[in-house]
Amino acid sequence: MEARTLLDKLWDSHVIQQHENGWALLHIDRQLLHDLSGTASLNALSHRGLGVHNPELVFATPDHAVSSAPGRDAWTYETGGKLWQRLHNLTRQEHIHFFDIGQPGHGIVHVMAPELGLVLPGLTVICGDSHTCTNGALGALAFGVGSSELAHALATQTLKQRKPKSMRIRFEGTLKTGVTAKDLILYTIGRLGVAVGTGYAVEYAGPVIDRLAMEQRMTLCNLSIELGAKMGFIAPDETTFEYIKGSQYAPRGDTWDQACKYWSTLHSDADARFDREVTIDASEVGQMITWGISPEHVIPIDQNIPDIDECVNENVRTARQTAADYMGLALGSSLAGTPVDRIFIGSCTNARLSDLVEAAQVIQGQHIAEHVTAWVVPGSETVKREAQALGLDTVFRDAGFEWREPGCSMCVAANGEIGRPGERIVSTTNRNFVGRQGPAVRTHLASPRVAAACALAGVITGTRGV
Ligand SMILES: CC(C)[C@H](C(=O)O)[C@@H](O)C(=O)O
Ligand code: SF4
Repeated sequence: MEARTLLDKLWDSHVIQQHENGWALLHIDRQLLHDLSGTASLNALSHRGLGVHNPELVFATPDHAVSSAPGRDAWTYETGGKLWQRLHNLTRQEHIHFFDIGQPGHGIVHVMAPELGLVLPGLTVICGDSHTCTNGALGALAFGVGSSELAHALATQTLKQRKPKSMRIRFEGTLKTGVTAKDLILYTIGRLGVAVGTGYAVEYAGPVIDRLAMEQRMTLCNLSIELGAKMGFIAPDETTFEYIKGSQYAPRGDTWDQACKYWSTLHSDADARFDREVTIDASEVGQMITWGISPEHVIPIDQNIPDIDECVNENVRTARQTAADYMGLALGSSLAGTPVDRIFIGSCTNARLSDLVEAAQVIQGQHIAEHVTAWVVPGSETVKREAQALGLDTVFRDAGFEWREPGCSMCVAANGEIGRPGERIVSTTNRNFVGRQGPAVRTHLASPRVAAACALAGVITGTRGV
C-alpha cells in the first residue's frame, strides 16, 4: 500500500463521497458551539425549520462575550447576556449539552473541549472559529468553519471540503530553558510568514514535538491559523494518551484499549511524501515578542525591531512603517525597555494550567510595577479551580494581578473588556491586529513567562538567563 501522511489517514477515514478536484463530502464527528458563531448557526437552522441531526455530538459553551469580572453572571455584560440567553435556549430546544458559566466544563471552547475528552485522535472536529486548529494537537482533524458550513454540518453531520495540500514542519534540536511552544511558533511565523500555510494542512513533527507536553502542543497548533493553515496537527503518542485518559468523555475499559491501538496507527508513514517540508532548528529560538500588527512582526526580545533599510520590497517597507507608527515605535530601535501599561495572561493560546504555573513561577514573591494593570483570565472553569487548588490565585493576587473568571475576555474584546486608546499591552494571545484589544490599543504577543516578566518590570523584557 502506498505510504500515507497523517493528513491522508485522517481525511480518508472520513470521506463519504469523493467529488471533483479534491472536494469530498466528509463525516463530521464533533461540532462545538460558542456564543457568537454557535448561536448564529443554530439561529440559521431554526429559521430554515431544520433540526440538529445528532445532538449528542454537539457541545456548546459561552466564551467570547461573557464578562470575566470576579463574581460575574451571564448578564454582567448585557450584549453578551443576550447571546448567552439565545445559546442557552436554542441548545435546550435541540437537546445539545450546554456547559454553562460557573459549571465544571465551562471555558474557552478550545480549552474545555480537549480537557473534557470531547476531542480525540482521529476525529473530525469543527467549530465556527478559526482557532479550532488548536485541537489538532491531539491528532484530530480540527478546523474552523463559517456559520453556514456549521449549520450544514449540524443538520446533516457532513461537510463538503477540499482536501488541503500537506506540509510538514520538523523541529530539530532542543529548546533553550525558558523558551516555550509560544516562542517556537512565533519564531516559525516570523521566519515563514503568515501566508505560508494557505491551502495546506500542517503536521508538526520532530524530536522537539516528541518531547513537548500536551498543553504546549495545543499552544503550538493554536497558531496554525496565524501561519495561514486552517488545520495543524501532531501525531498522537503516549503523551496524548496520557492526557486523554480518564477525562470525562474519554473511552474506558476495552474501548480505551481498542482506541489506543487505532490511535497508534495515526502517524505519517516513514516514506510518506509531503507537498512541502520545512525544517527548523529549535535550538536557535529565543524568547520572542511581536513588535507590530501582524504575528509575523516578531523578534527575539533582545534584538532590535527590523530597520526599514533591511527590506527591498516596497510593500514590506510600507507595511513595516504602518505597523511601527500604529505601535508608537521606531523601526530599527530596541523594543526591550519600552514601558508597558497592561498585561493580559489568558486565551485559548496560553491560559491552561501549565501556562499559569509558568507565569506564577516568574512572579512568585514579587510585585508588578506600580503603573501596570495585570489580569489573569483562566481558560476554563477547571483550569481556574485547579489553579486555585495549587494556590496560584494567591500568588497572582499577592503580586498585584487581578484573578478573573474564564472566557476569551481581552483576547478579542467581544465582551466589552478593552484597553484604553494608546495603551501598550503584553498579551499571551494569538492576534495583534489593529484594534484587536480595543481602538488604538497596542498589542505585543508573547509567552506567559515573558508577560509575567514584563508585569514585574513594567517594561518589555524577557526572563533572566535567556
Ligand atoms: C469570534 C470568532 C469567530 C473568532 C475566530 O474565528 O477566531 C475569534 O475567536 C478570534 O479569535 O478572532
Ligand atoms: S480566546 Fe481569543 S483566539 Fe481563542 S477563541 Fe477566544 S477570541 Fe478566539
